[in-house]
Amino acid sequence: MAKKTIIVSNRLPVTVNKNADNSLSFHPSSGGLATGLSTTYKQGGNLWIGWPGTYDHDQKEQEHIAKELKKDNMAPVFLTKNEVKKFYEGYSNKTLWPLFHYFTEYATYELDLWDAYVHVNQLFCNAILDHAEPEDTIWVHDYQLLLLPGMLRDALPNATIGFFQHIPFPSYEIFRLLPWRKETLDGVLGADLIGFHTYDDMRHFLSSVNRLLGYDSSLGLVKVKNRLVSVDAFPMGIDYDKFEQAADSSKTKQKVIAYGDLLSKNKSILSIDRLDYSKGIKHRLLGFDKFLSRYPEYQGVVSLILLVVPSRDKVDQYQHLKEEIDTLVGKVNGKYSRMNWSPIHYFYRSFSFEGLSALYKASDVALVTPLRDGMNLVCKEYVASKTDQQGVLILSEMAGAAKELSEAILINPNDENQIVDALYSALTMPEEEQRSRMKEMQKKVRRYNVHRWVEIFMNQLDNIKERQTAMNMRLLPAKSQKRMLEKYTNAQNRIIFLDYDGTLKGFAADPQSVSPDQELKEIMTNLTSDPKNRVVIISGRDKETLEAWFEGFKVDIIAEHGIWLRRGDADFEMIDNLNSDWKSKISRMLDRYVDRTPGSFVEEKAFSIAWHYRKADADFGDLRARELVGNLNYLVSNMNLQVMHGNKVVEVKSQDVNKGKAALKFLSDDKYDFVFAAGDDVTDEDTFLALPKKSYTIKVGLGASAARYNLKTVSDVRQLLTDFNNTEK
Ligand SMILES: O=P(O)(O)OC[C@H]1O[C@H](O[C@H]2O[C@H](CO)[C@@H](O)[C@H](O)[C@H]2O)[C@H](O)[C@@H](O)[C@@H]1O
Ligand SMILES: O=c1ccn([C@@H]2O[C@H](COP(=O)(O)OP(=O)(O)O)[C@@H](O)[C@H]2O)c(=O)[nH]1
Ligand SMILES: [Mg+2]
Repeated sequence: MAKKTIIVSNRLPVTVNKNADNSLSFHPSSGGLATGLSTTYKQGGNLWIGWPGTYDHDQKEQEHIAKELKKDNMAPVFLTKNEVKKFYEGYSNKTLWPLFHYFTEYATYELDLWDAYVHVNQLFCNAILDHAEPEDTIWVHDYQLLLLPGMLRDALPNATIGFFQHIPFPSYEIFRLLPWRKETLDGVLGADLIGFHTYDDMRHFLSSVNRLLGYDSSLGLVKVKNRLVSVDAFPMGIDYDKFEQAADSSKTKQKVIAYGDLLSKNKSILSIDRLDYSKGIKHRLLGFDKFLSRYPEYQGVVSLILLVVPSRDKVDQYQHLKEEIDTLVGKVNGKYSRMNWSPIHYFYRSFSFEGLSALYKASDVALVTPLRDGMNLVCKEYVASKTDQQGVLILSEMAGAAKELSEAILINPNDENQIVDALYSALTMPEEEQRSRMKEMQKKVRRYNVHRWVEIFMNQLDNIKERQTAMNMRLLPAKSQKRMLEKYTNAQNRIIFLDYDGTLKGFAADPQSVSPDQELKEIMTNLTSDPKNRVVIISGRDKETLEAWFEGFKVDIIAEHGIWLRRGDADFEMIDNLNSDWKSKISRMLDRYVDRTPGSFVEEKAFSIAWHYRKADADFGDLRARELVGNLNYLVSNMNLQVMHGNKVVEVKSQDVNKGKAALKFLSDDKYDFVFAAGDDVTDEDTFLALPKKSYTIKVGLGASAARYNLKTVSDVRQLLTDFNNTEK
């Protein structure tokens, strides 16, 4: 079967309606996601999986709906009334929607809503598994399905999964309020590529990932349990040609004529949104009220066409908002109406496509004032419909679209005076200026249309898959491992260098808490009891800790990144004559950073000194570490010292010492026919580089290295050492 793309979103682009006589009818859905993607998905046998917008259908109805949808390459996920209540109205729209739009006071946190959310995400997962082939691409959309990528990853570990969030991703300070914040991030990170509308959403997401899960990122790439995940911004576009062509079509012209006086006699200001508190509809009405009172000459001349599309009307806040808007419209109309003129023409319903096109085409100003909006497609549709380039867009800075449409009159919707001033500027703007602004905006909206958006997202998804493959190619292949084990078996005199933290043992917040566990002790006992093995622990830790932890084991030790060497039971000796006079100067600077960075601490060793920040706030720690490295490099410039920035640690030590030099000392003690080294950090690269080419060197974790092979995790290393131990003696 050919490779297909499966689009998954909560709402299908078609909504089913159960009529009074129990018959079923099918209508296009409203909302940016459905309208934006509906024209592109049909190409090439793709499939769209989602909820058809109703509930509690019997078997016969379900079959009928599924059959009808199939004709248009869609497949339904059916929900019960209770699931719709708890998953859709509940967790999606009473918890996530308000929280992600910064309406924290509206957000509720209820365990049974969360449970329903997990359950319905699983229903979506099951539905996808019924349709997906291994080579398919699965593209999951939006906040209703944040857990789905993770569930899919568990079921299909090698699948190609994209995720796009259409609403804002809030700053960490807001996101951390969510009781299920970690599970949520883990869910999203199941995807290979994670897209947002804007750079701000992207950086907020990465910051939460770093602070809550401890994964760093570089250039939008995050290593999640050694799988590379890409996070990027993709501002969504519209089907430009569709709106442009419709604007000059005869159907639209007929509509304009049908709307008659509404559009032709007066100046008109257009307002279109779903009923939603995030859209700033109240602010808009108050602003318009003030405008009419400050500029009375516009009374009788300009009207606001207020189109509010019903949405989520079972959710309390939406019901209240509807009442508030009704009241406000009544107030303004009551205050200013004349026998032959109304200030506001209010429609609470959805319009046909031609109806919308006529409103876009014929209105003089579009007033788009969301308090928060992921993107806002209405403003782009307005721009595309202005084929005569006459018309002015007033746009809130809080809409994702404001990042692209800088030629609009940009306003802060919380500033009523700005709305008033913007309306006045728009209504008095010279035609030439209208044209030049509109032209610039059209250029952008035409170019970054929805097709281009899909194309760029899909290219980036291919891209990250290729990078993952390239990274995985560095992993020790089964064939090479087999050969290594044969070499091991046949060897008579082996030397095995093992780094400790990140290689034999995982990281923990308290570095002193990670002494060898039972499994590691057994591995070490077996490894060291083979008389053909010389096992060397080669670590940055101080010699006292290593000595205590490996007491009773027949191991050699290289401590403090190569300063101290211990052969068997002998005492530690220093690799060269080193001095430590420099330490007090460095230590003063590190102490200052401890004071300025809560959670960080200094570890002082005999000939090196380290500043650790694994317990500090992750972002802040990184920031301070970069600053510290800069200052230290300046300080040590003529001191024969080196500054190393490792994993959550900045360390200063003598330039003459490194793990590689120390390893070579041990290597020259004897003739070895099997040389092995494993390590995870920058300091282990010195070992890999120093050892002879034929050695088996292993970097733990993915990423570039001088080592011959990579292994993904500490447990992979332990498995390999166990395999060594299990070879025939
Ligand atoms: O499905 P509903 O609950 O009826 O809501 C309709 C859709 O609203 C949201 O749209 C968003 O997506 C737009 C396109 O990316 C964007 O311009 C806008 O800012 C967003 O609010 C929601 O994200 C969809 O999931 C809903 O289906
Ligand atoms: O009667 C209407 C009014 C609007 N829309 C469409 O609803 C979408 C609204 O998307 P937007 O991104 O502006 O906001 P959202 O509702 O997705 O938050 C736009 O494509 C409009 O064309 C619609 O289908 N019917
Ligand atoms: Mg290490």
